Amino acid sequence: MTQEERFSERLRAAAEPDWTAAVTHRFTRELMAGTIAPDIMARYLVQDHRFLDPFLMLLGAAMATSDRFESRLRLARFAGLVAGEENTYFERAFEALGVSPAEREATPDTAATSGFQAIMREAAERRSYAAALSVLTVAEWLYLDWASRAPQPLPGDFVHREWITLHDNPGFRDFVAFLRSELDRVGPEHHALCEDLFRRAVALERAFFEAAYGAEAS
Ligand SMILES: Cc1ncc(C[n+]2csc(CCO)c2C)c(N)n1
Repeated sequence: MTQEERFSERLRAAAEPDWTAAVTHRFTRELMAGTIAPDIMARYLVQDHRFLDPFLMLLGAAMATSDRFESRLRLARFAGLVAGEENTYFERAFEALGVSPAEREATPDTAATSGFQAIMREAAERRSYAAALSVLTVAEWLYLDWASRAPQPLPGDFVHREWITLHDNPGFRDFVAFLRSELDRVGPEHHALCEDLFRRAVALERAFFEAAYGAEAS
């Protein structure tokens, strides 16, 4: 099978033009250049922190519905990583950006955040490994795609640099390769379901970046 024939790649291609618009979005370009305005970065991270709880729910659903013990172990190890390392990044970044807990609480969800939470819940509630994988793969692979485009040297500010290296490191790369190979393996039998979830998740990723700049994409 060529790269182009892979099920995951066919889903990615079907999600254009949103995929390319997301991975080349102004947010990712300014982040990688280290020029992003602090209030934009803060707005993005306040919303993104709300991603974590439903994301763990979705990871748990994938763990529960996987047909293989080896896959379950791999998903479980990743869940441990997410619950640890990334959480301290958010705490340190909020502190550095001067975002108080009160300010975070007073900020409502954007439409993109609510949409993302809803699709993660939807995919989790289907009790289908293929469904859970479709949304998980978008959330991880799309982030690896933009982060792996970062030119060297990376920005000096840890708020920017660590948000890039969290999404482009050997462990994360391996995990994305694993998710894609799982989706290639179990997805084709549920093609329509996977394509629907995958495309909607990519559109939401694009809207999520837009929302950081105040434009609420529908
Ligand atoms: C809107 C949005 N989409 C995807 C990610 C990427 N992501 C979400 S949870 C997780 C696991 C640990 O990093 C990763 C990579 C994000 N942060 N925000």
